[in-house]
Amino acid sequence: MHRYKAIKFLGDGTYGSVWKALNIDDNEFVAVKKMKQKYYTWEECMNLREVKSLQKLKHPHIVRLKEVVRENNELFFVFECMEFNLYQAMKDLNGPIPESRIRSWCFQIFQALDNMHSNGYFHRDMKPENLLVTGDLVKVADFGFVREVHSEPPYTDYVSTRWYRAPEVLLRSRSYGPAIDMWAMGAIMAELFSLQPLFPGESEVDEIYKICSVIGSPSHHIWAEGMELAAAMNFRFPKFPQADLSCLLPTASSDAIDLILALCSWSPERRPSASEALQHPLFKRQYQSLRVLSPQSAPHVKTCLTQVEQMCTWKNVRDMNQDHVQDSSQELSTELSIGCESGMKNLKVCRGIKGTVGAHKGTCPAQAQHSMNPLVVSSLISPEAWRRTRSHGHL
Ligand SMILES: Nc1ncnc2c1ncn2[C@@H]1O[C@H](COP(=O)(O)OP(=O)(O)OP(=O)(O)O)[C@@H](O)[C@H]1O
Repeated sequence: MHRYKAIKFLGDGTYGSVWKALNIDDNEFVAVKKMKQKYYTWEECMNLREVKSLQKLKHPHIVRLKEVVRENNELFFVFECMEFNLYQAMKDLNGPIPESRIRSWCFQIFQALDNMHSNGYFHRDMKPENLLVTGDLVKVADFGFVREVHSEPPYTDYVSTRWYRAPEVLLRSRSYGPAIDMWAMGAIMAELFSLQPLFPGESEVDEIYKICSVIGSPSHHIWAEGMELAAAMNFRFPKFPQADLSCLLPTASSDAIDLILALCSWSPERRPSASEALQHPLFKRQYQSLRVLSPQSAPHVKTCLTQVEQMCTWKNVRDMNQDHVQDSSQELSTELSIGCESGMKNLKVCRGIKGTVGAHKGTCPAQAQHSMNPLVVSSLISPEAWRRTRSHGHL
């Protein structure tokens, strides 16, 4: 670790303390997390979930693990350094955060979650402190609680910070999944609008009380499994009607409120997945703004490629009306080619729609890399697509 010079203390967590440091070899700032526990073998370090998941999860909106160092039985994670976390961003504000900023942040976080969940991991500790910001960029951090989607339940460990803890975790479900990250995102989104936690429970029972007072008490009809979990604990839900979220979040648009309510559904089955959330009408403008990007400039090309990769994982691409696929096949395949050249991994879905992808793979002319077709971008994301996914999908 002699290459790193500690500059500033950034934060303390359950497993380690984080310092901003300067790499004196290349003059680059990094964030060094020194783990509290001692590690006596390298194998032990490589087996940590945080290491295993971060080695696999490489995404523009997931904080990058640059190096793992074990020195004198102490373990250090060297991460790219971000400026601050979303909790600090909210704390230092006087007025509300503009919806356009919240939309952009959430859009990026859902992309990270979509990548994480489709790679077989879920985070389990989504909270504003673990969402790091630099300029307009947001990245998900702290993979200390991460778990594999297909790992064997029962999950008996105590996860996530209470205010963002999903009802199934509060009610001791032993087989929860990625939907707990989506619940947390509903609570985080609401907090970004009101600058105060949506469910600030002072204990686990109070947490459920606070949830009931906002989204209304559950019933067998909306969450049979939850009623059984509660009965098994001899727990009775307090009786509350659903509150008017537009009064609690006066600066939020009806689209934002609609998505928050969907994310904060009692039943994990009713919550949209990350890829479904990305199709919500709230984000329509995110795709439209893509059209005006000038991909000639390197950072923007990178953004476009992320978007292309995203488009190819959309479930609703499969549901798209066949005529539309025909009409836009040229543009779609051009965009997919850009993805191919960037080493895109999620081509399976797209290959299913059109044979054109294979044909274009690697043969895309250089100038095509700069064409993001507005028609395809805007028509793929539409309120109709969202409604269709919701009605044919999980609901
Ligand atoms: N890459 C980074 N860049 C800048 N700040 C960071 C970075 N990683 C972590 N931090 C800061 O350090 C704090 C603690 O880090 P982190 O949450 O990873 O530690 P932890 O021990 O895993 O915490 P927890 O108790 O939440 O599990 C974070 O809240 C964040 O503000």
